[in-house]
Amino acid sequence: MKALHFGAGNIGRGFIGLLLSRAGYEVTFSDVNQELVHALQERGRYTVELANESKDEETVSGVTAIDGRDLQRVAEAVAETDLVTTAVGVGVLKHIAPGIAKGLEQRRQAGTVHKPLHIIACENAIGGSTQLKEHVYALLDEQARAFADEYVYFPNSAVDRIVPIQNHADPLHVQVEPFYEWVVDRSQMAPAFKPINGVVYVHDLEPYIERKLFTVNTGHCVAAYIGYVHGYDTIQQAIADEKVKSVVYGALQETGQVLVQRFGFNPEEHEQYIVKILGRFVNPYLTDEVTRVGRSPLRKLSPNDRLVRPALLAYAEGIPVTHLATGMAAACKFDVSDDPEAVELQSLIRERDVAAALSHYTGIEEGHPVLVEAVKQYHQM
Ligand SMILES: NC(=O)C1=CN([C@@H]2O[C@H](COP(=O)(O)OP(=O)(O)OC[C@H]3O[C@@H](n4cnc5c(N)ncnc54)[C@H](O)[C@@H]3O)[C@@H](O)[C@H]2O)C=CC1
Ligand SMILES: O=P(O)(O)OC[C@H]1O[C@](O)(CO)[C@@H](O)[C@@H]1O
Repeated sequence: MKALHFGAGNIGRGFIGLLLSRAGYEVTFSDVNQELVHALQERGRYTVELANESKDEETVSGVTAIDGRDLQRVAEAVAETDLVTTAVGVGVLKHIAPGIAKGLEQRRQAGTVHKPLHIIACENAIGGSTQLKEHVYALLDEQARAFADEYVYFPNSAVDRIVPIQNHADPLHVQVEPFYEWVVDRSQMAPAFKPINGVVYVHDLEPYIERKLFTVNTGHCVAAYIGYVHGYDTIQQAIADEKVKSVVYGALQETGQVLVQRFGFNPEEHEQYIVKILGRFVNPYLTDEVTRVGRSPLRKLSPNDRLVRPALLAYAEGIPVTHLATGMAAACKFDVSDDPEAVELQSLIRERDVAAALSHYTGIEEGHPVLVEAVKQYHQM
């Protein structure tokens, strides 16, 4: 069985590639980073280290890579593979769509390879695979769409593993937290699909993706933004400060009430889930920079993402949103010059003002109480 994975970065090597290889797939990575591509081609293997006391290490072998800029080569790989996965960033999905679309057309023309193909986006987003499907379908003609409707599946998934920026002499070596969770929507897959070991299959992904995104990712980004405001470099340092921790915990109480109401989770079990997540954030064997965890603030402030969606859901239910609003306010203080989204945000705040900028990116009207609270918090920071 062959798997083509887009994105040989931290999650690609440290999580998805590792699990697919363990499950017996021959993994080919597609990436635009030539250093990674050449190293994978030359060595065909890399090491994954767990962030625990014994630094357990596992070698992933039998892997290779292709140049993601080479459209023809990418299309051939799509035509030949049994499974496609991605971990490139949700904003990059549109850039990998042309190679996938061309590969699907080759599969159609080959006529014989009418076996189902699953394409799973492993990104931090609601409906990541559906978003990729839309980008791909926009490039297909009617015949190719009919073919894809019959033979190609885009199940959505939720992925959870903290993999920080890597600083090793070996560009392929990757250090990861021990915990991982990969949940895939079984109802969007071919009935005959052979399960991948280590993947959890569910028939309704919504509670899983929302619980993950609105707990792990909400908590993490609030820690990053508040930590940044307080001048901390890492998440570990930030959460050691009770002032930061209490905002993070408060935000997770707000999202927790939403999640318990929406999905009927047991409140005590959800509280345990929150405590477990907070424990993962402060793993002493990891160094996770606030600039990584807060990266791409415009994506994180977008209407369907980890701050705005739970805040609006909470507000609609009469649940207080002070801490989530504080997180949004702190996101507006995230002034990181090598993060293009932070640069854009700061420039709009300067050009107009924080209320106008927040309203623009969150989609919340300026007079809305959630936005008013966020602006108030911003001015108090
Ligand atoms: N790092 C983490 O802890 C987690 C990340 N995620 C999600 O996983 C995704 C990837 O994140 P990371 O691995 O941290 O980022 P990363 O930056 O380490 O990896 C992304 C890789 O995609 C490659 N790439 C960019 N454009 C490409 C293209 N057109 N074709 C092929 N490859 C391309 C980059 O060169 C890079 O190697 C994101 O959606 C992120 O939200 C999800 C859970 C945890
Ligand atoms: O910031 P992004 O790209 O959404 O992804 C990183 C996030 O995902 C996580 O790995 C959680 O699974 C956190 O480390 C971090 O908050």
